[in-house]
Amino acid sequence: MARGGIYCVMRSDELRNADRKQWLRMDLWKMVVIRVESGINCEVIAVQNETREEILSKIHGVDALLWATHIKIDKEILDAAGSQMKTIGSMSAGYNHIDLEELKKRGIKMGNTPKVLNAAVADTAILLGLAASRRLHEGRLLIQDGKWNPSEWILGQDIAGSTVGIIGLGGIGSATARRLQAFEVKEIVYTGHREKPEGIELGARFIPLNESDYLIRNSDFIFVSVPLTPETEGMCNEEFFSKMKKTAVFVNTSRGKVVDQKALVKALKQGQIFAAGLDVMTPEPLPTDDELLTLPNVDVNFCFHTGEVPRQKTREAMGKLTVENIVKGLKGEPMITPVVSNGRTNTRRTKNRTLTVTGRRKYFNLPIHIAVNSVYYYCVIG
Ligand SMILES: O=CC(=O)O
Repeated sequence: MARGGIYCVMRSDELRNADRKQWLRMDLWKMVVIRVESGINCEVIAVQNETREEILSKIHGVDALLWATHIKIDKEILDAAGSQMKTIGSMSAGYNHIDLEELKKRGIKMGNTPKVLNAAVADTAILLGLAASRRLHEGRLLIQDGKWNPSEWILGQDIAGSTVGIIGLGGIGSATARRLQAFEVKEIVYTGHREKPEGIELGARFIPLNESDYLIRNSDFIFVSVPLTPETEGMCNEEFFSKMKKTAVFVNTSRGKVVDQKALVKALKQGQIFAAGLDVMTPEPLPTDDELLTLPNVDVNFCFHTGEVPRQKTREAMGKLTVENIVKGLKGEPMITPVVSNGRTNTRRTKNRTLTVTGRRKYFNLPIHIAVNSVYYYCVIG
């Protein structure tokens, strides 16, 4: 049975006492409060830990879920929620952690948050690309070790005049390309299933997938911005890295599993490629003794798969869009950015996306986790 009424577990004194790490949570909280104030009969429950067990124990009877964690939404979660739960808002652009087939079977609508995070993730891609190309991390390590020796310091790779390859010219890929233009690159090439109008606007040259070797072999920088699908999983493997230029920089802001990480480590260790900048890794959180962290030529995003998170406005926009999707879903209206509508996958938006994604992904503790429960919201505060 669906629950009802207004019920807020998170109290205002918790908000006042929130430390710096909680500012993101507070934004979401404000958003939820706005919703409550604007007359939606809303129950809010804060869950203190982001664990599957805790979520499982608390979602029974909800009417909707606002999912701001990469914990997998699968049969078990859906069963725990119950058959009345027909609406999910995922606060993410990617949805490889959601079993879409299972949603379709159960007639559950699901929306995500594309576009609003493009700029923030593209900024992260550029940040990582530049940091890796200029050996930022390595330089810091040398200074720390007292090895200040500018004359022997081999500078990194130039981005000006370079050929940049983008794998996946979607929203994030295009935003990355737009930023790259300001760096006076020589050429941007991209690959994917089809030529994109955005590519033409950006003056980027399309390389069909079956000729993508050209992109791999000729790019000075490779930016990966594809969704994780069975097709892209492990796509950047030993063969891929062996084709790259020894001077090339590899940047991944998509999903860790798109890369065969062992192959990447090998390529970095053996100097098959120059450096890598990573926003995403496998697993997440990356174990502190992972070999990746021992390599001087790897720049790992200081915010751990949070390309979009450090931007407060972005996070807020993602939250708002998620809530709008949910509210619309609950009212029986079309979601603003649907992935699965009325139990069917929205084909317009998902044309180039693989619909069935399996495999549990364990992610870091996102600061905000909210499940929305029909006219009540269920907050999972990590
Ligand atoms: O990784 C983040 C997202 O998919 O939004």
